[in-house]
Amino acid sequence: MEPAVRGRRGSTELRPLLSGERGAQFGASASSPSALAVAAVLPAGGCGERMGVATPKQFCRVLGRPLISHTLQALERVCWIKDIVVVVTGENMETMKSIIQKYQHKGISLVEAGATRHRSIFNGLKALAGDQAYCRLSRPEVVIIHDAVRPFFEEDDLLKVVRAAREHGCSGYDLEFGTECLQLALKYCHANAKLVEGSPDLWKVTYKRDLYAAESIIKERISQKICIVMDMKEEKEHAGYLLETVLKNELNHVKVTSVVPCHDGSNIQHIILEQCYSFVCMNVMTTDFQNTQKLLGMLEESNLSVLYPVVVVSVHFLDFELGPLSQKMESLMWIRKFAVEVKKRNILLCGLIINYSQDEQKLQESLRQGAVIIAALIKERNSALLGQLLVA
Ligand SMILES: Nc1ccn([C@@H]2O[C@H](COP(=O)(O)OP(=O)(O)OP(=O)(O)O)[C@@H](O)[C@H]2O)c(=O)n1
Ligand SMILES: O=P(O)(O)OC[C@@H](O)[C@@H](O)[C@@H](O)CO
Repeated sequence: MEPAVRGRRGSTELRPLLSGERGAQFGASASSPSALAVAAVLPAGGCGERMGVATPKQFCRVLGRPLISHTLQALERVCWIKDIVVVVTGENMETMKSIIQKYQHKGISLVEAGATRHRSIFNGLKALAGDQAYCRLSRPEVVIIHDAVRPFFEEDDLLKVVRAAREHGCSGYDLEFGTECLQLALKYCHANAKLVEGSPDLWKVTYKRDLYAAESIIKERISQKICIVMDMKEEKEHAGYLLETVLKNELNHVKVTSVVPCHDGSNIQHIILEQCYSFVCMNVMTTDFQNTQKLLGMLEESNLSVLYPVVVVSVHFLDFELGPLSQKMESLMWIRKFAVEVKKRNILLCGLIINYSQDEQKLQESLRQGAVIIAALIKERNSALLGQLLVA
């Protein structure tokens, strides 16, 4: 086993393996396994033969980010896991270090993989055994082994496993339906075991189709909230509120909220902190991007788009009967330039023109079309559409 690398909690700095600081205090949250020292080992040293692509599946991109980073993100939410050991091949050690740095994962130790999954896990366990001269990870009481290619799980799944590890003995049923991992532990570790029913979300990425499924699940999860940033010049009952109503009808399972930015933008920052990844920016009877640019500035300052692409739709309400649209296109085309700039920060900017007609029927139809377009842009997060001006 190679000397591992560990990132301190609260810093992205990588340094030789040193003592753990992740989730230092147990028993702090009501749901934590009280007073138990828990660590996790993530085997990530496979080559993903069944996936049939050159990149090992744990490094394949899901919504622009390596799969293993999604798994780490899910694991990091569990504050009572003290140490996380990721097991990777020597060849992929640098790739893994750069993933940790880029996506700001904290408290991760890296250990070199073995030729089989079991050997990789064994290497991870040795790093946690507390008897290696160079290793100062403290010895945990319970170790969770979690495949790096299972990005979907809840804290509750892990809690059940940890509690079972502490409380239960072994049964015939467990042996019958256990995995080979379990059998190995029983054979060599003189430990008792319990099979815990997992949720269907615990599936493993094995084939290429699983990557598409994982991406769809994540897209759906991050599209559950939409924030409409109102045009401050706008009066009540105007376009923004009409669009909000239509969007709510169109996306009845999605939480649509609207906000008029306050002078210091703190209310928008609050929404950003709540991890809303979809914004609709209102611009009534104007082709300038002042409001949209303010929002983009705030998004760029935040770290929101590090983990997921953020969609911003700049909506321009224009009365098509007040002069031809072609005259307004020149200033609207600036969206292309802005979109290219913010793409570097993983923000997908698109434009949408809605016919702000005096004719109630035409207006309603345009609003409905607009809502359908917004819903599709948010759901798909397709970077091919960035900088496009769509007309409802
Ligand atoms: N020598 C190995 C082999 C596998 N694994 C890890 O064990 C997990 C589950 O194994 P599996 O799905 O079989 O992964 P691969 O071995 O990569 O896939 P394949 O069998 O298709 O080659 C994966 O996170 C994989 O990276 C590991 O750490 N070390
Ligand atoms: O090779 P398969 O894809 O069937 O299974 C891999 C499993 O060994 C692995 O995922 C463990 O979680 C099971 O204990």
